[in-house]
Amino acid sequence: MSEKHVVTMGQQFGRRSWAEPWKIKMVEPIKTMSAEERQKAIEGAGYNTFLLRSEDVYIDLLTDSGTSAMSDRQWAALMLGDEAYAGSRNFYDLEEAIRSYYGYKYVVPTHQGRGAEHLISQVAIEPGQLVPGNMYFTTTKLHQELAGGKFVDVIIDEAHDPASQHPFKGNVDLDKLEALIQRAGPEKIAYVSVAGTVNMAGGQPISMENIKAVRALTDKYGIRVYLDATRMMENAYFIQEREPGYQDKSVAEILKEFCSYTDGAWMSAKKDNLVNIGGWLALNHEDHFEAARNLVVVYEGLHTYGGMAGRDMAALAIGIQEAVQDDYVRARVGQVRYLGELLTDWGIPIVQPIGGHAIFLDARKIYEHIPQDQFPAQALAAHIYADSGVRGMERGVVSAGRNPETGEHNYPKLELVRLTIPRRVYTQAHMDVVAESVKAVYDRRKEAKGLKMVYEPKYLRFFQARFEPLA
Ligand SMILES: Cc1ncc(COP(=O)(O)O)c(C=O)c1O
Ligand SMILES: N[C@@H](Cc1ccc(O)cc1)C(=O)O
Repeated sequence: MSEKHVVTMGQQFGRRSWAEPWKIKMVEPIKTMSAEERQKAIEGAGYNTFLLRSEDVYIDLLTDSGTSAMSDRQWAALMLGDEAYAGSRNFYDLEEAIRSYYGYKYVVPTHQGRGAEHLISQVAIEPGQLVPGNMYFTTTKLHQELAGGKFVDVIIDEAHDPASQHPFKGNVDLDKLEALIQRAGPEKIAYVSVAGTVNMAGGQPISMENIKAVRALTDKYGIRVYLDATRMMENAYFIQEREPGYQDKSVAEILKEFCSYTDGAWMSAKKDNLVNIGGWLALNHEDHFEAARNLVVVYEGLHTYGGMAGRDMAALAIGIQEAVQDDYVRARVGQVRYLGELLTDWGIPIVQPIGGHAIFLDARKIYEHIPQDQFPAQALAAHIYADSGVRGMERGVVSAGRNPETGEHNYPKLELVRLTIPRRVYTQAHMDVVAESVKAVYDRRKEAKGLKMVYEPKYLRFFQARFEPLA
């Protein structure tokens, strides 16, 4: 195994482990609660982990979004915020960091990823157009729909199969994409929406070969490709690890090459860029840039802050540089893999291969006796919280929402619970505690019951829906 590869638990002899390339300078105490207190808390939250108070959570694996630990350099940079309304120095540093690491020409700052999704959808989608993509993401798809577009899934079939070991389950199926372009006509396609890694598929990467082919195909029809770069550094690490020809390239080189095959990107900087808040849109074409730079002043703030304070942009510019370091990404993906390998060794079904930001428990398999309209993943997330105070999130039928035309639930093939690892926050011992709790719940799986939904909001229902246990 090359040095670049993560050394796994299995190698007992002559093993050379990696460790996190940082040490801990400040800590935040967390508390444990009794089983009765946890049961009360999850009932009070309507069996929805989004509705728990964070002080009632022991190990918080709800999301890797905005939950990273910043470095001492980032904290120091907060003191150097230039809080000018217009032309903040920190914006120009941020613009420079995005240009040099991602390679795009123009930058529009936003308060977080959704702000950027809103702008790109409004400027690049005409009502009635289609937006093909490698699996939906909740907020991305909603913004595409609110702009009058229709998302069409063109990811490879393997992505919908939790057991498939395909190394690049985020790949676009080129046949599906070309058939759609020919059926609808190129002018009906707003752009191709590509995400690296693919969150809803389990944090699965897309290969360099695939993005090159997407570029070649879309060039043939004059269609643009926009990237959801939220976890693109983790995607670059998987390319380095798995794709022939990239073993000796740095994550930074791979990131830049990948982005060069796209026309622009939107970013939730709260993930890969190691900050607690922030986002951006970066574009290569002047027409969409000008339109987005104009729209940002309506929804986010002036085009040199877009909803972020100067200090936020300062921390973000440094986060970009820190997150693209090979040893950082290896430790990040390695910690996720450590947890996933423990669960796999214990026979617990999870999405394979283990992705970049999270472990996805296969609730459909674990609770095979609970039908999908009784929300098995929602129930599993609640049961894990009740067992140990570990908070994960449903990624199944509740997240998939309803079909806007028929009003029926969308029934996704993947019915999952996501245990998402915040960056630079938890230790290996925390991962052991998580794995043991999942195992305890798994061992009691046959007794588990489903849920019924008793409150359902209109948009992104998974955030606020409430449930009650079925008798
Ligand atoms: C893949 C992906 N894209 C976009 C977003 C939207 O970003 P934000 O939460 O910063 O609005 C998220 C998270 O919400 C995400 O995981
Ligand atoms: N993007 C964040 C926050 C979020 C969670 C779920 C969503 O469906 C939307 C946003 C995440 O993946 O954790």
